Amino acid sequence: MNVTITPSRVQGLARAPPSKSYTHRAILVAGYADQTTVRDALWSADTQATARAVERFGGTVNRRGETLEIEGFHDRPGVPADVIDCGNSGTTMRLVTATAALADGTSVLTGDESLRSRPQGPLLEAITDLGGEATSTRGNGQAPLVVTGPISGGRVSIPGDVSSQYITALLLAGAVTEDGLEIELETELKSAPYVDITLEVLAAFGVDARKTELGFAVDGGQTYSATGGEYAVPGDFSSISYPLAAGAITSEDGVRIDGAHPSAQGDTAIVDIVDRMGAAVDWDRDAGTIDVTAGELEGVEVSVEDTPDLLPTIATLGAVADGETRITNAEHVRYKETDRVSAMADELATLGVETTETQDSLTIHGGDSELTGGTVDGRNDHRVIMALALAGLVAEGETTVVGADHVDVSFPGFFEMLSDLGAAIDRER
Ligand SMILES: O=C(O)C1=C[C@@H](OP(=O)(O)O)[C@@H](O)[C@H](O)C1
Ligand SMILES: C=C(OP(=O)(O)O)C(=O)O
Repeated sequence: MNVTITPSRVQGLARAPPSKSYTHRAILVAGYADQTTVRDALWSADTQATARAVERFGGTVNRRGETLEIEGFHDRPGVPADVIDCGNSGTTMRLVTATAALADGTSVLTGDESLRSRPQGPLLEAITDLGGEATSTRGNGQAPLVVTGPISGGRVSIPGDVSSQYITALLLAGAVTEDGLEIELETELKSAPYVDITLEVLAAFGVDARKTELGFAVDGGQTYSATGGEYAVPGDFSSISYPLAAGAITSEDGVRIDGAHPSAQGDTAIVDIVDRMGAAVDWDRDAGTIDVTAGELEGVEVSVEDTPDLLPTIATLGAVADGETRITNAEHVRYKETDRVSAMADELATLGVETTETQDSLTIHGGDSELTGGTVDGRNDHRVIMALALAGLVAEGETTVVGADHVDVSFPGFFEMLSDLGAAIDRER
């Protein structure tokens, strides 16, 4: 699907979709538990991949709207009868690799072309160090992966600057090993708030895990069980960044986003970023609403060390803002569905925006007078697609985003939401 956007002013109410990160974790740990009702779950391409994996290990996931009824595989996952297809989802592949290491047999994991190019090596090495067998079929640290368990826990060291998902994966699985896990970080941790999300979900399922001087630890032999057998997923601040940015760049009459309750998500930082750039923003944390109206945006400097998924949104905001927007500590943003630093630099260039790229930063030389419509490639990457669609709201003429279907990875209703807010969008199948 290609989507063509023409300059529009947005206004009205948008609802935050449920959090992808919380939903992945809730589905997988419900697999370790007996019976769980997960409310307000995100049902997107990525979270469905995690649900399929739970079923491959012997659990069942039944959906009624936004409610999932999950029957677990009872602590030990069974050996899958078929390959686990993780689709486009890095979270699924990392979290499920560690689950596979608990099974008494061999699991095979694969994914789409993008996922098969992302780094898995450090997690494979960690599982091997713990006594399992974990290999990449091509010997390049990338999927397809072959994982044989069971591991019983122990001590392991792992880099923290490639993906925090390795740590999350080990913590979730470590709780049901015999001996538990002590994880030592070899380098400083990037994307750290995602491990905080993990600790929050573990606690909600009655599992204790902790930060240590050297990294993280979780005791073995624990049982996952949500209070009252129920767990509710909060709204997704990475997804909220899009209606928030749309309001900040175009809305005279204001956009209200609801479902924006505080949680451990680092991406809540987007509220402050938009505020610092000069939009009028008001976040009522008790009500879970954010109100935003456009202002004269000015460039800012932002580190995305903790918040890699915000880079595409900030890049578009920077393209519209006057002056320079410098996005720093961004190297790990190159290991996502695509290299998002280069993708945003190249695609914004097509819209007439000048950028400067280094290995770990992206500087956008902005000003909305610079933005002219054109045909841009969404790179089969949901966040690049959504960020480029925002640029289309202000670029002169028409902006066509090629391959826009991939929004279904995290935000299946994205274009309906923009259109409901008044954006002029034409979808060609
Ligand atoms: O654990 C998670 O839910 C995620 C962690 C982050 O990845 P990295 O830890 O690989 O940076 C983030 O980019 C991804 O979208 C979701
Ligand atoms: C990088 C992302 O997800 P994942 O790592 O799960 O593919 C994302 O949602 O932006």
